Amino acid sequence: MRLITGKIAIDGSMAYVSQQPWIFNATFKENILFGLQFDKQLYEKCIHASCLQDDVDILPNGSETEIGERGINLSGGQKQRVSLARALYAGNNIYLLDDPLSAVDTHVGQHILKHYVMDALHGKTVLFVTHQLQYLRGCDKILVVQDGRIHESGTHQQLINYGGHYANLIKRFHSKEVTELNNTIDSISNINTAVSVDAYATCAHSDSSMSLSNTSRISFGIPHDNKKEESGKLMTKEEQAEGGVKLATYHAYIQYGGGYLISIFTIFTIVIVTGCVAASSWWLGYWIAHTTNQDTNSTYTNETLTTGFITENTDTAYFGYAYSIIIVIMITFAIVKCVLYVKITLKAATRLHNEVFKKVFQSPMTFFDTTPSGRIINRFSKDLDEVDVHLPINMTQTITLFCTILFYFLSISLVFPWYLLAFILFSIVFLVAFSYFRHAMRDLKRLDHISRSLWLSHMTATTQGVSTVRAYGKQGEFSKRFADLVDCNSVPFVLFYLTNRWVAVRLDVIGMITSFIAALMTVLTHGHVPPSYSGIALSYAVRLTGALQFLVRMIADCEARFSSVERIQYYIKNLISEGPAVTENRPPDNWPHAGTIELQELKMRYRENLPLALRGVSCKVESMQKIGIVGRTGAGKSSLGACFFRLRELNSGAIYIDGINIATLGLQDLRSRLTIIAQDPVLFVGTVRYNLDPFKQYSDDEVWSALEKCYMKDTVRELEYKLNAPVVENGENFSVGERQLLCMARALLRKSKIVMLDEATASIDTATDSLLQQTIRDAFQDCTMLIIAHRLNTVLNFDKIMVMDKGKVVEFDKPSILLANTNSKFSSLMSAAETNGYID
Ligand SMILES: Nc1ncnc2c1ncn2[C@@H]1O[C@H](COP(=O)(O)OP(=O)(O)OP(=O)(O)O)[C@@H](O)[C@H]1O
Repeated sequence: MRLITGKIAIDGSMAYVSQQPWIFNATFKENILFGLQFDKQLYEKCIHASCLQDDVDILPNGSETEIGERGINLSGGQKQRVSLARALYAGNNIYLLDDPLSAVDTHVGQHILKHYVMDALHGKTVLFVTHQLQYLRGCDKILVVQDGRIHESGTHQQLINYGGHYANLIKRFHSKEVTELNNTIDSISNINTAVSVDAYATCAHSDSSMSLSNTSRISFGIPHDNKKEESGKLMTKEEQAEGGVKLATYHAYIQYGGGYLISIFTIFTIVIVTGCVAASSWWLGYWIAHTTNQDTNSTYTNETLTTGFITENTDTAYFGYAYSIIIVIMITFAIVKCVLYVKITLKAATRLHNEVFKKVFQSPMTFFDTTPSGRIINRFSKDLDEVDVHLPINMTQTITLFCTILFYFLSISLVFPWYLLAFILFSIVFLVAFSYFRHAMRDLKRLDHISRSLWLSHMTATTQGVSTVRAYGKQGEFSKRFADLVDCNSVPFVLFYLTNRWVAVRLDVIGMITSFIAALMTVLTHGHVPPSYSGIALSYAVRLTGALQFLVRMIADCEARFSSVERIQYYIKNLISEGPAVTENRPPDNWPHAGTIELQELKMRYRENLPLALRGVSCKVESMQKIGIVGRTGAGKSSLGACFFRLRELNSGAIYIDGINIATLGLQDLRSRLTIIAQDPVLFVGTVRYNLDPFKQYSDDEVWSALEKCYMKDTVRELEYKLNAPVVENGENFSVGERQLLCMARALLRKSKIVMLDEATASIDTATDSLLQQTIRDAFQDCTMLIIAHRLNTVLNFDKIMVMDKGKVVEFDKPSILLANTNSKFSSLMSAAETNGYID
């Protein structure tokens, strides 16, 4: 950011942990080293301080595991901690940590605070931005920022004594916590006498229907049942076809263009047009020859020939009409050709685009995990550009040139029949040359496509993480890598054109020989062939020189460009789609009417050979219950959400919603009836309104009301274009918290019976969060809600708490019952929160 006024003085090097962690496609270790030399001791220290050891242990290849773009195969908390470890490894003096603990549970938060902030960063300057007030007490100085200004500053105690905004926040926060906790504890004492019976009953129930181990016992064993993903590689190798472009590719292109009939007819029109051009020249020659005959009545010797005027010819009208007819036919067919040609090539390109677009959009998440974005962008940019723009031009030139050359040869052969012999001979030479270099052209084009994906991926990743790259001063390294990748891509590109020139020179020589032969024949047949015919043959022969070499290059070029069709076709044919959008088993219109959920032994792994992320999750949720899902980061909470929407298909088990197994439904039916707010708030390029109501189903009043309930009304009202205010890519013109609020408003508008919030308020300040909790209770009163949360205070007064650990539900009960059991995992999470000062 550029300062408008003022100055910032920095004495020391900076390390930056952004609010939304930036992870790039490299190994886990490389993401932490960020270009620095590996130092085992330091690396281990960083892993420990960032509480990553457990996570490294379960990665398929430990630290060498490949992490996908945007950290796709890491949980939200893991990504944040990798970002923290990277900052620590950099060993700088000033640390800017932007809300780094919003996605981690209290245990991990406590660990990071103690080992990372207090120990590892001891003696360094740390700017710690947070909404979590519990972390502030240990800070040397607290700055309260409001409306872009520092409103208050001082130590925790000074600010409390001052009694300003900070003191209010702390007071409100704590009194709320205490009330919530007291309510919960009250309810514990109320049921005190019944606890053992109730808890026992719940456990017994759990044993039979939820397969929970024991509500108070936690099994931390690392799963042994799975092989590790081979060598931790994630990204698949980009496919590269070998040999000539298959006939099936041409066949598919013709089919996409409308079929053989129309394609053949279009080629026929091209033949007619080129034929007419040749015929018009011939007719002119014939006309001249006829005029000359009339005038001279002699042989075709130069000595006796006197040139007559065409206009003086007695048959002018006859020649003129015939000539006009040829021209009219030519123009008519040229128009038909243009219309048909544009139509079929456009149709082919459009259909190829639509098909590949549909296929990519219907691909399961696994495809996006293992395919770099650059590869997909490449398909939709360069490959489609080839098919849209270059291929049609190239093909029409090739076909036209082919016909022209054929007519040239015919014309020359009619004048000099011996030329036919030369034609056969040259055809052989051209064919040999063609077959020799077309392989190179085609394969170079394929290499060009593949190497382009690399720099496209690099560029996409760098733009996403540009703030991190700049903060660490890595611009030079990233620019160099970009230049290397572009160089790598330029090699096949340059070679492609050099090959073209190479062949052009050789074919030019052959072409010149043919011109020479035609010239020789003109001289040898002197006096036997009308000079006009000789002239035409000679001029054709000269033009043939350039045309022939151009044709051969064009054919090879055309084939090379067809490799783009081949690549698009590969996606169309080989990408596996998710389940169908709609199946025969359609749910009733009002489904889910009650919102009951039953999970039966859910097991899910992200990919073959990876450990199970869910290892037998079972539970029952009644209608309109509010369930808080908590657990260590990486426990499988978001994975559970992904299964609800069938973003990941289950390996075994079933999810029933209002008695319907969701695996039997179409994805459209399923996803349109549920609502999720994902961990990373997603906004699309467009307007605020478009992001809230993309299908224009709600009135402005309804949209404003949703915004009001989410405390975004004032923010949007202050924007110049209000609801029509632009939203840029990723919603970057809104803060992360505002993005979360907008997503919440979107969820409110949808009025689904089942709503899932995945740490949907993690980046929102405590004051707004507590107001939002009220909104959640009021606005979603009739809904069944599953709320993943790390701030335990937000789930304390829910109907039930589900504690997850290592892909299992280890506890599932009322908060009061879980808290009553001092050995429960939830109690331990609560006491960690209390120790952090979370709950006084
Ligand atoms: N796309 C993926 N491919 C492979 N493994 C994945 C993928 N997404 C998540 N995982 C792994 O699955 C496990 C569970 O991840 P999940 O995102 O469900 O955790 P979580 O409980 O939501 O954590 P957090 O609180 O940090 O968001 C983690 O070990 C994570 O590394």
